[in-house]
Amino acid sequence: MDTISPVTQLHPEASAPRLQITSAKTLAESSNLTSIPSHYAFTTPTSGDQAVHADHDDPIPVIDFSLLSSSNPDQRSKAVSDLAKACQDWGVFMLINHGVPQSQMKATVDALMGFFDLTDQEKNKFLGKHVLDPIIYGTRIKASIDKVLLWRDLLRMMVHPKFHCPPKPEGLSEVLAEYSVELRKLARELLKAITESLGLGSGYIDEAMNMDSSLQILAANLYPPCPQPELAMGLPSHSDFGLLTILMQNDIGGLQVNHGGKWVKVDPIPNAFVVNTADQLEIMSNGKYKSVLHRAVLNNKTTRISIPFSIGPSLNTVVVPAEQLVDGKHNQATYISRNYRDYLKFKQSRVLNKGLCPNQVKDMICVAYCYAVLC
Ligand SMILES: O=C(O)CCC(=O)C(=O)O
Ligand SMILES: [Fe+2]
Repeated sequence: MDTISPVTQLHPEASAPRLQITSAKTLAESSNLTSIPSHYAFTTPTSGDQAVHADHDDPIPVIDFSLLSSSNPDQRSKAVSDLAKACQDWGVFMLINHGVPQSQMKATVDALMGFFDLTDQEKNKFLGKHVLDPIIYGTRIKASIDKVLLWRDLLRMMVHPKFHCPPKPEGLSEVLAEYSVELRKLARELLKAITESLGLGSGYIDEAMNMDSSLQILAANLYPPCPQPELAMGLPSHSDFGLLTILMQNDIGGLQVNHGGKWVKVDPIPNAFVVNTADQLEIMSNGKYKSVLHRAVLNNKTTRISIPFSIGPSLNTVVVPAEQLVDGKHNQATYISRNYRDYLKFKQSRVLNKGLCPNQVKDMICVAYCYAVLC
């Protein structure tokens, strides 16, 4: 059954029939919905690709942020080496004792929920198409290229170097501005520890990535209950484009990461962030820290919200492998450099499920990583 409503025109450039499609939230709230509209169905059901819980002897790493600034040198150096191991073995970790107040986390979730509660007409003022649009609302940025729609609503804002935010609902902008400042501090401290864990000086990242004007993106993914969660997708397998992503979520699971070729469930830990390594860190570390593949699956009972904060270099930065990690013998530079702006545009142009292109040099990580979401 196709649910058609006179709200949004998607697929404007594609040859597929033009559909007028409303938000996933409105769709989920429409009465008598027992199956998903056909254009939400993925050809490969996610059920064929079951995820597992992490093994007891190889759990998802937990990093205690407070230990990274410990005055005890042994404690600190152990925390940095745990961080190195987490980035190298998993590309994802849970971050606890991070110092962001619980009340601020809750206020941010509530304010963003408030945005999704606005009318479709109000939200559709921010329908965006281009990856560099400062505010984007929709199901995905590449809706005009991809034929399958995602069962999620997305709000994405550039919050640094310039802060952008929809004016409604009232209070949203203040809450998000404060949250962005707090997360910027946290992300920069983490990045310093990460560069140190690579054997680079803690100031390396600030200089090499021009972090004073770093591009920061704050997004919110709303995944309403889906009547056929095994057929639709929240967010398919992808890697993130920046250096690091720090994700907050409500207590509903759905995130999965690819580890050792398996999909592993990332069960939420109350008040913890999920941090994952992203493409620019893979390039900078010359492949030592891989940009982890991850995806978000759906459920048929409860709305899930996830709020990723992405920190990257400044748009004009040409990201290259750090010289110290390239020796010309065993560790040759395996990434071709491009500035971050061009990287983002290139990544946006990739089409869903294009698949691996083994003959291509690692020109851009996303060529190998089959599918780019750009949040
Ligand atoms: O919803 C999630 O847990 C994942 C979100 C995500 O990967 C993204 O927005 O890039
Ligand atoms: Fe992601």
